[in-house]
Amino acid sequence: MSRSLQSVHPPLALEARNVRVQAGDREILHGIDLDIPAGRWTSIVGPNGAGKSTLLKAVSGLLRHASVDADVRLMGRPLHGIPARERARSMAWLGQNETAMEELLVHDVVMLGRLPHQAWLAPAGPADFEAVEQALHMTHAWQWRSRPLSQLSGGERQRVLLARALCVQAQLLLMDEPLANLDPPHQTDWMHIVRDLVSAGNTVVSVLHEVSIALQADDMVIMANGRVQHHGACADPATHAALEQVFENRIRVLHVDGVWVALPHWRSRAATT
Ligand SMILES: Nc1ncnc2c1ncn2[C@@H]1O[C@H](COP(=O)(O)OP(=O)(O)OP(=O)(O)O)[C@@H](O)[C@H]1O
Repeated sequence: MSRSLQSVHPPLALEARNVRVQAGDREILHGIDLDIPAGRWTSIVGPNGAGKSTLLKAVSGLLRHASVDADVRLMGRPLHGIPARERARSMAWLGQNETAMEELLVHDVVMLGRLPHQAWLAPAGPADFEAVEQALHMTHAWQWRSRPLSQLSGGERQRVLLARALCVQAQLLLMDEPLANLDPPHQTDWMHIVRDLVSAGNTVVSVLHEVSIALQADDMVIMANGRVQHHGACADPATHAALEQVFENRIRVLHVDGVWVALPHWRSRAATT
């Protein structure tokens, strides 16, 4: 492919065609096409129940308890043809409400992110310990390394799970509500981490409820009712219009202090009552 064509069509980290998800007799996703460009941060937003988490799980092959019909390619290769360990090294996942690791120590939880790098039953090596330490420092969680996960607060725990995803050192990171329970300084830290990852050539996809933070991404996917309503650059006025519309004009996208933010549009209702 020529250089000019490559710049028009950047390589895709993830391509999904006709993603349909059915749970019982209900179709949750109605044939979604999604192209995620490599080396960029894409945020996925939309109202509760729009299908954001389902889409992220469906394209990563992690969806259980539902039937998935999708043609997904990871870095140009059919997802189902990639061996499980290689897939786990290429694609890191940070999900919601993981409860299976409560009694593990923080260091051991983060070390789980290194499993795809280790030979079967082989002990962790120096590179694994180094990756764990680096990830725990990046999320400011190193001081809890000897505590069980169950003893941490919601935000502390989230930073440990982020460290686990980071220490996979995958090209593609998929994160479902990564800011859950994080206070504003650690939300900012998370954005810095994402920007550093993207600058290093990685791809980040994050489902976010914090619309102002989602607007700091490169691209935004806006979902409603099991469909993608809009996919565009975060700085594009068409994206802002679609965002306001999907949230029933109850938010306004404004340019404040050099960045785009979304604020609740509550005065209009107060004015009519
Ligand atoms: N296993 C399931 N069985 C039946 N319905 C399901 C199942 N999983 C999800 N749903 C439904 O599918 C819809 C999409 O759910 P999903 O969790 O993907 O939404 P979301 O956009 O991530 O929502 P939120 O913003 O509230 O986290 C919801 O209406 C949900 O109730």
